[in-house]
Amino acid sequence: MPPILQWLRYSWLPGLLLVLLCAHYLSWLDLHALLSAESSTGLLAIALFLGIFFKSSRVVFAAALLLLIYLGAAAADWLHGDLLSLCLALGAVNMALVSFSRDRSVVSVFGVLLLFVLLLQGAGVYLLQSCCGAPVLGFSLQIPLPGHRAEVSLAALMFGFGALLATIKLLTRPDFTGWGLLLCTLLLAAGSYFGLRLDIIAAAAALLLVALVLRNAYELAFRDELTGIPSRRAYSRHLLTLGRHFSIAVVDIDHFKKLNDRHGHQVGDQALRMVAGKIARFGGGRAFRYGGEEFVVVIPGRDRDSARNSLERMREEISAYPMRLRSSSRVRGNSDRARRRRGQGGGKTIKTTVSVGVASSDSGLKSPDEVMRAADRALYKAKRSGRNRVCAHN
Ligand SMILES: Nc1nc2c(ncn2[C@@H]2O[C@H](COP(=O)(O)OP(=O)(O)OP(=O)(O)O)[C@@H](O)[C@H]2O)c(=O)[nH]1
Repeated sequence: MPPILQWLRYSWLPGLLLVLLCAHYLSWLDLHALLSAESSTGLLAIALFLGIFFKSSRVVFAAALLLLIYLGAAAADWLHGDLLSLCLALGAVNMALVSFSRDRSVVSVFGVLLLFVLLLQGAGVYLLQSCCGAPVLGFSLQIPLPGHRAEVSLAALMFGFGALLATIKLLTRPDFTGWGLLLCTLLLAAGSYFGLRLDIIAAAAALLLVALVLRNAYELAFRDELTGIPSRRAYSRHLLTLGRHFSIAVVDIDHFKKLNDRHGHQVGDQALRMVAGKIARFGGGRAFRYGGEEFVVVIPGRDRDSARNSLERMREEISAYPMRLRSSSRVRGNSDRARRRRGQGGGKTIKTTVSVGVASSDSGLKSPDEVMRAADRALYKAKRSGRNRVCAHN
């Protein structure tokens, strides 16, 4: 997928929220009228529940953090002014820090630890407010700049730190939840500096968190974990969207069992990822992992011969690609089995080939199932005739 589309895939939801907030700021839309305190709390509670249900410790942490700030401000009315700014800034730093962690169940030592750290900070802020009050909250640094000295408050410093952390996270290991947490960080900053009402920040962040969980659940259901391309379930769904003219190709790695036996399962997995990557980049078609070492490509609106020519180029590209073996140090031991599992690595390269069977709806076949069965028969023809070739159903 081209980088710009990849970027859009990750950023449409944060973008939509940003547009809503801008529309509110320019008075084209009144978010205050749409939201009540109950709806913000309810949305945060839903995000929290979904996070627990789908085992996303990051979402649970973010929702619990916002609930703590929001309930603190709404119920007791003790969070306001400098203290509210500080809490929002602390929230932004926490949000950015937690985006570095992996998603785990909250019903685990890690999850309990996260929630404990959160409560500890809540208690810390409460104690700070009770015993030190304004001097600490109003703390600011004088930063010498050319020609003048700038005064930077504690909250601004923390926001800067949070934004820096979140940016590092996105540049080094970008992921969808990371994007969401970065936007939550920005929301907290916008809330603090532009004086947005807390229920708007809370509702927008909660909607974002709910969308993150649903999006992750969608990925779990429809994306193959090993190769990262859509799974067989996504293929069944995709068939429902097909028009009258389409081709289906079945792609199978040759002698995959031998490759596994000779180089180990990790190298087998590496080959699966390489082939999936090449097939996914195949122009004009959509690739799915059908199961094991078998992939399906659905090519809409193309006749059999044109599909076959493109598949031929894809097959050539795969067979010419030198795959560099990676050795894994995770599997220890010197037994034959350990060596096989570890893979032989060490900079060695191997090549692998695929056989392809393709059939098209033009050749009197109507349903996708019929076309798929014909493509499967063509694949067996390709295997019987010596592999590393594309055969079409007549
Ligand atoms: N590494 C790895 N191996 C897998 C995976 N899924 C299936 N396999 C292996 O794929 C192999 C498929 O072997 P076969 O169906 O005999 O096919 P083949 O060896 O490719 O032979 P031909 O298709 O006739 O060329 C089996 O050994 C499975 O264990 C996977 O996710 N990772």
